[in-house]
Amino acid sequence: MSDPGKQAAALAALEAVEDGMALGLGTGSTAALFVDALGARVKAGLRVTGVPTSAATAAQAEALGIPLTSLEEAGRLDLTVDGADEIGPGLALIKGGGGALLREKIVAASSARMLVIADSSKQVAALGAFALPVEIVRFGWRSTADRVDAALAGLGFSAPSVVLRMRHGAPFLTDEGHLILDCALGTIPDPAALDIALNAVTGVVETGIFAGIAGAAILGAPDGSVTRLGAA
Ligand SMILES: O=C(CO)[C@H](O)[C@H](O)COP(=O)(O)O
Repeated sequence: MSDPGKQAAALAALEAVEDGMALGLGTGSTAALFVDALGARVKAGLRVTGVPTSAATAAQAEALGIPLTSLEEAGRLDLTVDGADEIGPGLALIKGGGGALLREKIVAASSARMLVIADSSKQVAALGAFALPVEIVRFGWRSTADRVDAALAGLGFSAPSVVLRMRHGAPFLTDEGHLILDCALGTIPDPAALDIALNAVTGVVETGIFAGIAGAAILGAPDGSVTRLGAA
């Protein structure tokens, strides 16, 4: 059975969807619950188009009959609904636990609004307990990892742990064919500054910090109640 908090948040997010909208469709277990619910609404006559943030979401949405398009075709999206690994003060996020952070950030940045859906355990007083995913190019990845490590040390993170993400005994590859470094940092005092600093490291493609992107969040509790943050 699915997590009641995730389910409640996903269902509540449907209220933000209007007929005719172009939607960014997130990735992960909570976003998948939203896509399921959206599919049922589309079956009942709702007209929307979706831009998926991963191959997995594209396959799910296609199977449900949700019309899909590209970001190029859609232009500016009305709303993106996506999950998060952590939700901190000011709706700063860590994303990328599922490895889709690059497409997720591009889609969210192309949307008039990003609505985050999550179970209430994802809300934190400060980001950083979840290891920060950083997407890097494959070429020379070890040297990039060393530069990321040095940049983190230079920013005052004591003994950061920078680990190449693996899956089934091989490096995890994103939908864009990149690698991911999971950076265990403890606490991130200034997420926006860290995002800028890491994006300046040669070989880094994008970080999982979403600062100033999400406009609202819906958090679902285990009892099925929801709390709204921001302009939800
Ligand atoms: O960023 C993500 C994928 O890249 C997901 O939104 C994040 O990992 C949360 O996933 P879940 O809803 O399964 O907890």
